[in-house]
Amino acid sequence: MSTAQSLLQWVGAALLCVAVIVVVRTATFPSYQTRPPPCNATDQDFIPATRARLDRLSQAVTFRTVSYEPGRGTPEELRKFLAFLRASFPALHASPLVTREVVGNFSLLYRVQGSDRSLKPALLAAHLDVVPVTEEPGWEAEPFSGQQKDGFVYGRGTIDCKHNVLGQLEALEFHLNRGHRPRRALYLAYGHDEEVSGHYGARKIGELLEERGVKPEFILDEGLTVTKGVVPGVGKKVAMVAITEKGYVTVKLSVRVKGGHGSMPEKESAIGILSQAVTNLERNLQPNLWGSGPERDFAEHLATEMSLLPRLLTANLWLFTPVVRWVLAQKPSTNALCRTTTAVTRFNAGIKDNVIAPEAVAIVNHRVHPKQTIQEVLEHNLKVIDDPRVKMEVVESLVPAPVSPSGPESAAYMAIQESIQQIYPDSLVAPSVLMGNTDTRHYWNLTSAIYRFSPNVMTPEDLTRFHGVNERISVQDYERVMNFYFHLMRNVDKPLVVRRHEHDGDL
Ligand SMILES: CCCCCCCC/C=C\CCCCCCCC(=O)N[C@@H](Cc1ccccc1)C(=O)O
Ligand SMILES: [Zn+2]
Ligand SMILES: [Zn+2]
Repeated sequence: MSTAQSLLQWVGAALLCVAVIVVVRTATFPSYQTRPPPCNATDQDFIPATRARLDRLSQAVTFRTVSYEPGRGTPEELRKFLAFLRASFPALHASPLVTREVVGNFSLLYRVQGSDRSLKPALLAAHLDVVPVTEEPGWEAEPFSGQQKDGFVYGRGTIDCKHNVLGQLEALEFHLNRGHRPRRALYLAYGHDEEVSGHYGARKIGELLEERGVKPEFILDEGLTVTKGVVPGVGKKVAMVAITEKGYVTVKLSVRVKGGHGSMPEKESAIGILSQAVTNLERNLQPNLWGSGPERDFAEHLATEMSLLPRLLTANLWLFTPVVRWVLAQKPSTNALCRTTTAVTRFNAGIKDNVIAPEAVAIVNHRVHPKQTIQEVLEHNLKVIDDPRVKMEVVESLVPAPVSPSGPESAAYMAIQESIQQIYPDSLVAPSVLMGNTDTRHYWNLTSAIYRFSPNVMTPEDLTRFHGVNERISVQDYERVMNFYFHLMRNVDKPLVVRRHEHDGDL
């Protein structure tokens, strides 16, 4: 046999081995999905989306509690919104078990006393402010009308995140009205400037709780949602519970040149030089790191629920990671899980048609992948810009959040998972990475168990409603939101026990 023939045989044998491993791993990959626990709720334990409850959500939307910049919000609207909340939930506000504090002028901190002091408190968070409405046309209902139409409530805040504020308060009001006396203390923390980093709201709440030595068992804030048709290869609904969030670094790029008359330009303008720098950043993305951080767990939790090809790829990441990286990088929502993203969010230069602009400035907002450092992001930028005329300064930065425990080893995570499955019995639940940031950045010192999840459904078509046009929630989803929080309050109102790690496949 010639050397070429024997080499061919070896290659063939190796390929066969690889194929066998791939098939075996695909067939035997463990299932991480647990069955929903039985829900012993009765009809009386259900919060229906009555006219009054829907109207309260609609009314909440009519308060234009917009945040524009840190320290520049809408104080009058916030004051009115706070008064509205107080008037709308009489049982809660009259209860001797509940204390209410206004923190940082407009943020709210409620504490519901628990009867069992051995149980660490739970903390549910959300925010009172909303992002502004842009000039973009196309709203099917006035954005601050809270209009109810075709089974939806429309307006700013309906999914970000007055639905969580109102849903939590409705659940607590319902609980207290039924004479419930909690065993575990519960905090509700509502910042008033989350949309501009939470420096005056959640930060103050975090400091206050730390000063008081409050150590919650877990914190649940807004975050990812139940998704439908968003995760490649998975037909069922997927509830994405974020166990960490990406960091961020915002950089200012600037170019200075000599100004002058528009009739006698130099070869290159500040605008041209900066445009080239920005183009270089967009053409040379930060490295695709998918699979090296906690986002890998997300895929592995869903592998057994995927259609054949995605399942084969996910069950064999030892071989197919580069393929998965390429596939996920094709869409903005999944690309966000792959790498530190680069968004050029501002570009300013020039003051007059016939004057050479002496300066051009761009702001670039990066969301940092959990496995990259801020220093590495900056080094990459300098390398691809490769032009000493472009100055780069860091405006603001935050390292990726610590990763919270998930799975059966974490009782708090499991209580959230169970509550989700009681409301969405047909859903899969998986730990995920949030691509944006929440007020929880101010709560890192309070507990290591921080989760970010909003209990409404998002389809691919809904993703642009978030901070965009036609923000809305369906009546059915709002009902689920209220009942999710109600179930969670019940599920955590007992000692939380860590369960033995078990996969479905092992049963
Ligand atoms: C596998 C596919 C994954 C796609 C999942 C999509 C599910 C969509 C669900 C929710 C949308 C993302 C929620 C992001 C919440 C972040 C809240 C937010 O916008 N925060 C601001 C805070 C901020 C940060 C820095 C400066 C000012 C404000 C933000 O992150 O920009
Ligand atoms: Zn939000
Ligand atoms: Zn937001």
